[in-house]
Amino acid sequence: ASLGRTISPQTQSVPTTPNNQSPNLRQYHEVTGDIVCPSMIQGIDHLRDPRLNKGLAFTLEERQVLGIHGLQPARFKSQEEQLELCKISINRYQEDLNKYLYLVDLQDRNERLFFRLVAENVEQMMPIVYTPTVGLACQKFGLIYRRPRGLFVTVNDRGHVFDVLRNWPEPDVRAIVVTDGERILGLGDLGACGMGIPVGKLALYTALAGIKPHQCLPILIDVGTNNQDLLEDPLYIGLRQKRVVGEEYDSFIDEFMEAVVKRYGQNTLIQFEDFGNHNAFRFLDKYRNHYCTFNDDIQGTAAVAVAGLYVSRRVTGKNFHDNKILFVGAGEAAIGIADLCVRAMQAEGVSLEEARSKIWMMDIDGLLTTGRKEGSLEGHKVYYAKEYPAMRNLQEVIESLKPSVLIGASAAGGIFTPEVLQTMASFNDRPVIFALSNPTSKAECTAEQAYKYTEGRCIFSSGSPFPPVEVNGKIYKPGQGNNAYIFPGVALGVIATMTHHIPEDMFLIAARELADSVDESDLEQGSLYPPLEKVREVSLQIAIGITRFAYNKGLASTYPEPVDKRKWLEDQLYNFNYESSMPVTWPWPKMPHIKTRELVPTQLLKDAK
Ligand SMILES: NC(=O)C1=CN([C@@H]2O[C@H](COP(=O)(O)OP(=O)(O)OC[C@H]3O[C@@H](n4cnc5c(N)ncnc54)[C@H](OP(=O)(O)O)[C@@H]3O)[C@@H](O)[C@H]2O)C=CC1
Ligand SMILES: CC(=O)C(=O)O
Ligand SMILES: [Mg+2]
Repeated sequence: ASLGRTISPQTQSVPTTPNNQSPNLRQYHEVTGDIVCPSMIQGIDHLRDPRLNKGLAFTLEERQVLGIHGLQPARFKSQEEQLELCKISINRYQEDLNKYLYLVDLQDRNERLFFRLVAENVEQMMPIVYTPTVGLACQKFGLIYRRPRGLFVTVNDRGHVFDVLRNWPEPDVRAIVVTDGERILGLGDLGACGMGIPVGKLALYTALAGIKPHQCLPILIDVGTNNQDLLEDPLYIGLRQKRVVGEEYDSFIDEFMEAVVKRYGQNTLIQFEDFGNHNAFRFLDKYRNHYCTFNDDIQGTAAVAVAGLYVSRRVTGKNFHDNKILFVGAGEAAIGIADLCVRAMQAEGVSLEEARSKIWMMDIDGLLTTGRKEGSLEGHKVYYAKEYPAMRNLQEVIESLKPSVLIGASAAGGIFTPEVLQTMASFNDRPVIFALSNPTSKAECTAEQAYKYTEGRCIFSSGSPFPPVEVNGKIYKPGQGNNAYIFPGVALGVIATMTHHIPEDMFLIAARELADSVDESDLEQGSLYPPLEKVREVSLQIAIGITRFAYNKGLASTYPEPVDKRKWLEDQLYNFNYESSMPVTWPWPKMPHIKTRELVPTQLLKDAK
């Protein structure tokens, strides 16, 4: 009976329902009442389970014991050979959406291979599983939807959200990324088609921070959509109704939060993603001290942008508070960044008022000024409104204010015109220009435009990736100012320490860790961020910083405090490499009620090799 109990937590949660077991194993289960070792899921079911499937990498012995000999061709492959094949396969597709579908299929077929492919080829794979292609996948979700990944909780489940969560087969979920699909990247309300975002974000939890896939749960809260095109689209897969709002919506989200805690515990991390602006800030304020939660668009984005600004100081020589920062956009991302910039300036010894005075903002109606009509400065916008003449035009604002830093988080694609960029370069030696909006079509400018119209002098980053650019014979490799540098590492630290709450300071710590990871060679190439190939190390470094903070502040609830925090975290990471599929004890202990399959004559097997 020790067989089942010696399995690792990693695989423990694989379904062991009688249907998944051969008759012999079912018998064994009935007799002993023990959990059946997942490697004992035999025959074709073993190949069909993406957690267990290794394709042609099963050894001869494994094929025999599992009863899959003959179900596959004779060839044996290493995981490395399989990775090469994956790369060849993906490169054969011309269209990004087809590459996305190939990766979805791979994840459904062979989980470890999928995650190793993404983890070891972040620069090539991240633009497919994440922005920009994930945006396209969400837009086409009704067309490409094949099999479920993640949980859809609809407003019709009111009163039964816990029961829906109980249908999720994994008992050990530690992290949820949830959206209601109202503001998917800069693409607006995509309703239930927004599911691609939690799925993509959680793929990065595993690929970039080694969080185990079975501990991750993507959730789409379907309260309808106000997107008329989707409501009329016969392919739409969500509730065909206008969004539920007000008290009904709020109490439904309350029920969801309570159900998560009831099902998975108080320290289940809940990452809010791509909610509409009017809900994002409210929920963050409402839940941040009562749940283990953060809003990635507000706080994760803030940390990545502030890290970029820390690094830019190494080029401009300016303190944080020596800058005049102009935001185009005054929403989740912009306000989140502004608030964290204020903290960073305060850390330099500047007062709150002075710090806020350095930050200027524009929304869709122009510059935020105190003279605006009542009610138009909702939320944190009011802190950044200035006594200044009203202005609507970006070019006019830049000429008047002469900012040293220009940050776009508006989803207004192309708003940084050549004239805007040239003007920034006319009074700054090294203008700092961030075009953070996603996906690529919504970027305020391209990397090529930024470098070209500032004669290569700008310090640039963008939310979605751009290829290297050549200006006057010099190659610039722009960094990607995306919260993907932040949320996986923060999540790893929070999950490992089982922290109950996530204080704002954790994002400042994450920003500093990220900034510290940038080398001079990155900067020389024009990048404010480390290359994506280093992002796994960065995530680990951020997690170490979060862990240290959690223990210092008494927030951690895993004891004893680990002395060597790096090793402690590393020991918990997902293993991308295949593990043995042989039973824990081999040869089998003498158990009369279990019959192993008859072994195929060795000669046949040798021939196969
Ligand atoms: N790089 C990254 O890691 C991240 C990037 N983003 C991107 O940032 C963008 C905005 O996201 P988010 O802040 O959450 O969205 P919000 O809807 O919260 O905010 C958008 C803001 O842009 C303003 N705006 C819209 N059009 C214009 C315009 N033409 N001129 C000036 N301001 C304008 C809006 O004005 P008003 O307030 O008047 O409506 C609003 O303040 C998206 O494209 C998103 O993908 C978001 C998170 C992370
Ligand atoms: C990156 C991200 O979170 C966004 O664009 O919404
Ligand atoms: Mg987002």
